[in-house]
Amino acid sequence: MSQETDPLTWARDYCPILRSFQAEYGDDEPLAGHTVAVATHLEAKSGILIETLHEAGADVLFAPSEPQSTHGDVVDALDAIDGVTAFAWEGMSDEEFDAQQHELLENEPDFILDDGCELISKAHADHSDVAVDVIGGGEQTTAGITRVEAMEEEGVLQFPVYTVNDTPMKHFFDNVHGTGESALTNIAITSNTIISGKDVVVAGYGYCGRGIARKARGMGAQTIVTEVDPRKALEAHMDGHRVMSMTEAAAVGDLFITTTGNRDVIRKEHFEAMTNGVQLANAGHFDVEIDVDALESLASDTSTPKEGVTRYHMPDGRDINLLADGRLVNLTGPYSQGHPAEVIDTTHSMMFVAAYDLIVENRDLTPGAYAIPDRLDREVAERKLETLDVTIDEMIESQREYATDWRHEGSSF
Ligand SMILES: NC(=O)c1ccc[n+]([C@@H]2O[C@H](COP(=O)([O-])OP(=O)(O)OC[C@H]3O[C@@H](n4cnc5c(N)ncnc54)[C@H](O)[C@@H]3O)[C@@H](O)[C@H]2O)c1
Repeated sequence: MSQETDPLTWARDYCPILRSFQAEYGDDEPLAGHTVAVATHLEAKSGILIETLHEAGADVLFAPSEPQSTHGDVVDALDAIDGVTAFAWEGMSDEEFDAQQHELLENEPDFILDDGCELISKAHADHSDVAVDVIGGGEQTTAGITRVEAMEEEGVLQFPVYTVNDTPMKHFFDNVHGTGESALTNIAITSNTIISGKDVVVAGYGYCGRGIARKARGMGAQTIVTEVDPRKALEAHMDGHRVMSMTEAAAVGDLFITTTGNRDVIRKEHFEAMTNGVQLANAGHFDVEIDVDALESLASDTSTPKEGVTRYHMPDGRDINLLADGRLVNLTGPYSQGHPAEVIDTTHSMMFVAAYDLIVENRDLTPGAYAIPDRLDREVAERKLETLDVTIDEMIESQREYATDWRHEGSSF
């Protein structure tokens, strides 16, 4: 006889860092009396973060950060927990997504963990009475941090926000390895075609693009990188990728993957230059990196040759295939499950320590965007190594002295 399975079981097994926080804080409940809002992609791994905040004593209100990536069984399992409330369901429209984020904010959270800065910006723009009492926040994406910093620059940010994306423990693992592996895996599964041997064009050579390009090459692709930053372009060149403008790449690529955080990276003039049968996927920001409106206006017709693939038929006979409607291919495609659990365990642990630190340890921070303190980044790294049973060296006394003593032997001071 088979037991009924909790939809969080598998993810829980692969999130040992979060489980270590649950074990440590489950009895003392240091977040008791606080209401933490979480906006994120609502699938099983996010459930473990929500569960951990709740185990540590917080009431949790949660909403999606992307309307299309919600898993209904996970939402139902979390919503059934006393003290955890869902503002989400599977298959929400963009309008319902917006309305539910507003409804969540009307329930007056005093901490916000965000993914894309939607909730933090709505709190400021439309719920200033709530924002004024918020203790702090954490933001986990590159694009979201840009928005938080813009709010800080304009002098409107009402509370301190830890910029979780900018920690080594986030961008070296989540962006490079998590996005790298999950984007390619989901493209391969959605299209059921091979990556090896293809001309793969990666737009943007930041953390995500670097991971995708390196892993695509490891799978046997011929990689091409497009960039707007000359240093990143040079880095891609030195790493052995071909670097060219999108105008040139459009004519030679088989598979295009955008990871820039910017809009209209692949647009009308590029679609016009593409060869028959190309595939386009976005692993960067929302659904704006590929100009889908322009693609639609160029096409004489569309069809759906496979679930998750929209085929745009051009009047000149070429077909252009768009995966996952140009939304995040690793999170919103029909087969997508987001990042591997072990990688999200690290990212969500950084979100958890951001909340714990601002609520419990560091209440005097003034409004602003702050890097996560190095001590917290190290703590999560140490816990991760412990779960892997990996030991590392510690500096001995003479090394510590040597590293900090600027009057080295022979110095005349
Ligand atoms: N799919 C996911 O699961 C996932 C995970 C993490 C981050 N992201 C998103 O991916 C995007 C990139 O994140 P990152 O950490 O790599 O950021 P990053 O800032 O490190 O890299 C972005 C790169 O894109 C380049 N760029 C900007 N405009 C460009 C253009 N028009 N053409 C070519 N290159 C351009 C920038 O110069 C930069 O090097 C962000 O929107 C982030 O929110 C997605």
